[in-house]
Amino acid sequence: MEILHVSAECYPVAKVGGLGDVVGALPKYQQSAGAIAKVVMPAYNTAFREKHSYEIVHQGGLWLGHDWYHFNVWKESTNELGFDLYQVDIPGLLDTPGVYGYPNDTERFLAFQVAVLDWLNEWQHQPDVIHCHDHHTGMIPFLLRFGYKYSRLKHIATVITIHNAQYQGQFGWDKLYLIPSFDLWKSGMLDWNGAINPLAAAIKCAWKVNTVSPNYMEELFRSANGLEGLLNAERGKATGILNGIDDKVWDPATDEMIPAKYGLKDVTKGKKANKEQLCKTFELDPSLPLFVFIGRLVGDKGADLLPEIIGRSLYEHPGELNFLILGSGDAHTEWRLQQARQYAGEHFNVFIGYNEALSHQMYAGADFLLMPSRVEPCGLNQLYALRYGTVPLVRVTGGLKDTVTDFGDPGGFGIRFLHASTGDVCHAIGRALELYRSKVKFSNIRKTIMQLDHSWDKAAQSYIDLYTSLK
Ligand SMILES: Nc1ncnc2c1ncn2[C@@H]1O[C@H](COP(=O)(O)OP(=O)(O)O[C@H]2O[C@H](CO)[C@@H](O)[C@H](O)[C@H]2O)[C@@H](O)[C@H]1O
Repeated sequence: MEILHVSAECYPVAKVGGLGDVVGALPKYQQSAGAIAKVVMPAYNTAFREKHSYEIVHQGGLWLGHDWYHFNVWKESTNELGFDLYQVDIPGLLDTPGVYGYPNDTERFLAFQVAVLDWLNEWQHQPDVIHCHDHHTGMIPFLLRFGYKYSRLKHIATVITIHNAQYQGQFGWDKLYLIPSFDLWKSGMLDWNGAINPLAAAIKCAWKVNTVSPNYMEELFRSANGLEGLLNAERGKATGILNGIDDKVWDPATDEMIPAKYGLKDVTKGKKANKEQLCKTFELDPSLPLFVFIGRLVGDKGADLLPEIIGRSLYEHPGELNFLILGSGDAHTEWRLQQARQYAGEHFNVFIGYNEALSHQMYAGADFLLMPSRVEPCGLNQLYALRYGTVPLVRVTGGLKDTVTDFGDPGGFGIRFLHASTGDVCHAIGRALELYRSKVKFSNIRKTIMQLDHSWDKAAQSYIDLYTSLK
């Protein structure tokens, strides 16, 4: 069986968040499970592109409304990722330093999808399944079914994975002319609430729809940023498959990005050494428990609560704990966190920006990871934290509910709270401090969580079973 993943991100080529991690890992594990998995993504102007060599496997051109674009499809030559990587190069559209956030994102990702389909249309070879990820690739299931040009690809099964239903990629009907011609009687398949909605179109047209945890799928039937009615209508083809982690990249025993490698036997010593280094860099006291947050500073992640959580916790437990935050996003939250340095300087530091190596060092050096998410389809941070022996404090939502139990319950290992509110998070922090003081219990929990198996093996097989059900 051959699967072609189509995605806007793929680690280590280009990563903004969890989507990149998933698309960088899942194909590798699918290959190990006996399938052939490939990835096609845009050719952004990233460091990866500079450092790798490519061969051109296809050249073409496409109309985007009235504009003509030349494009190339490159194949990475070394196969270093463990699967075939194809990148679509569209000069003037996709050769940006970043992945998202450009005023013409609609045009950029439409052109990407059209280029992928044009290339497949001319390729002798065809995959059995096209696996689309998020709304940036949501037009593909629609165009395969109703685009006039692509009738020869109609038989290829399509799957859409929803990594986050908050983002749907809607644009106005005034941009209809950008879409390659299709059976106009089927326009309704593109529409949701009066706009062209790529995620809704994918949910309607893909052969199967899945999201990244079973609990998030259940939540989406009740609340999906306006798509709940549609998801209920398509319930029969919808399922939840819990993400895994790449346990080769995320392994404290071999991680080249952390100062002190460690395993189960020397976890206490290893984490202490990593914490000391981290605290030295960020001028924090290494003798205190360290709480960290890593992620996009947006409302969905509860990042707006962080300044208040820090202020209140330091007031309630003076001199007892430290916080370190890594992230970027909402400008107001970034500013408030930087301001918080003035009153909490000794016990708090923040790194505004994206830093892959620092994130590894934080998972390794921290005692606790905070995830006060309002929405969390799966969440990978808590899985990385578990692997590095860092106890996660999570709101019981989405995939966090599926992956973290509470140490107060029999066999439990994390800390759960109900609401994305300062009060609930601070109460959870109080419980974490108590746990930290019970040295034996804390050490046992660390060992338990490091041994939990969240590798992709199981999920890779679940996806293969899903594809097989389509035949
Ligand atoms: N400033 C920074 N510097 C360095 N690294 C940073 C960083 N900010 C974030 N990261 C990293 O980005 C990843 C974030 O992954 P998540 O799955 O938690 O969230 P995201 O919301 O992006 O993904 C969406 O898709 C994934 C994948 O399906 C779902 O798990 C998730 O719930 C859903 O919201 C982690 O690897 C994290 O370490």
